[in-house]
Amino acid sequence: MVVSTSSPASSPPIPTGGGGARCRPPLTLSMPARASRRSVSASASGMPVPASRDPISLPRPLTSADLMEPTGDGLKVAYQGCPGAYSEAAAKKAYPSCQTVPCEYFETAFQAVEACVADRAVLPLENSLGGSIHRNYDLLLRHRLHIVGEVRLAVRHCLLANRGVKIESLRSAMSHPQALAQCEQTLTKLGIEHREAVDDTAGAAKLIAEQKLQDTAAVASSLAAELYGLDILAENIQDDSDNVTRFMMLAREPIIPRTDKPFKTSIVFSLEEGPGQLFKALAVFALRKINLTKMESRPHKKRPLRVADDNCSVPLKHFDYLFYVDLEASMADPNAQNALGNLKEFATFLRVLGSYPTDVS
Ligand SMILES: O=C(O)C(=O)C[C@]1(C(=O)O)C=C[C@@H](O)C=C1
Repeated sequence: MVVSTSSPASSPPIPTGGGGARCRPPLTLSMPARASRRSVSASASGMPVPASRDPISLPRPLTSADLMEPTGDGLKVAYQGCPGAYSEAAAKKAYPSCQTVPCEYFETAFQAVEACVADRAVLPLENSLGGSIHRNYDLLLRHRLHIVGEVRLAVRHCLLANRGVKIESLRSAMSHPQALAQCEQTLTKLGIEHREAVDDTAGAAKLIAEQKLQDTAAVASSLAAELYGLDILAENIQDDSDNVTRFMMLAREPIIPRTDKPFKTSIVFSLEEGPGQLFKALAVFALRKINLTKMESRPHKKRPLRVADDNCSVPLKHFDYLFYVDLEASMADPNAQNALGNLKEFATFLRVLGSYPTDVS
């Protein structure tokens, strides 16, 4: 179901990312469970023909529970990494009874949802120590999925090595760059000098086990140690005990925003060059008492640079930036809609990436 997150009738709806990446529903002759109360028969064309529509067989009206983000029964959820990655743990926290789908790269997870190979993707956006995962901000714009939820995961890194390896014999630590950054001080204190960045933490554990490395340890989860048969030489090695990564849950269609629980709305916009433009943009929220919880600026890949000529007859050389902002507001709130309608009047580009429940856990 596509929901317009349009501002008041006075202006056209604000694009929500191209209406979502639709996919041809998989061909099937078995009707969805809810419709199975109607006995159907296949017509000559093979398409199901509804039986007589007696009251019992009519589909029951949708309830708000039907429109809630599902808990995950039978849901396929794509994540980047190998089994045992923190992204997998985040997917399980978001959709407890889902089937996780490991993907080689972040972009593969986006493509899996767009191609209907998976129903959702769960990808890291930022970490409390390492900051934003810029790759995923850029991918949000390049793809047309919608943020339908967020999940915050406490990340507890362990130092993993092959059976019998001692910390003293370690020369190198291998993991995802974010994980290495989160444990930099501890690794240095342990005398581990070298760092080897790989695509994910569990992938590092898997590689060390397969190659039976004796001088390299993985920074990964305790589950990865169990999955790949490694010893845990140290636990909670992150430099700050309060190490949280925020993941986003992505879907082909947006959810229906509500106001009966805390919601966030994530947007991305760009502005004309000039003094006060960003101040004006932030003012549309400040004047309506809408709190911003995050702001990230990224180079506008399509217009990365405007170059001035020697006599400076045009604006000086500078980069065009995209601004990603998280609002503490639901798109069901007219106040938030008015703010975005106001921003749309002078932003050169504006897209709502999603309006979704805040993870208050
Ligand atoms: O490599 C993993 O296990 C991941 O889930 C990736 C990732 C990340 O990209 O930040 C996720 C959580 C942690 O911050 C460390 C790594």
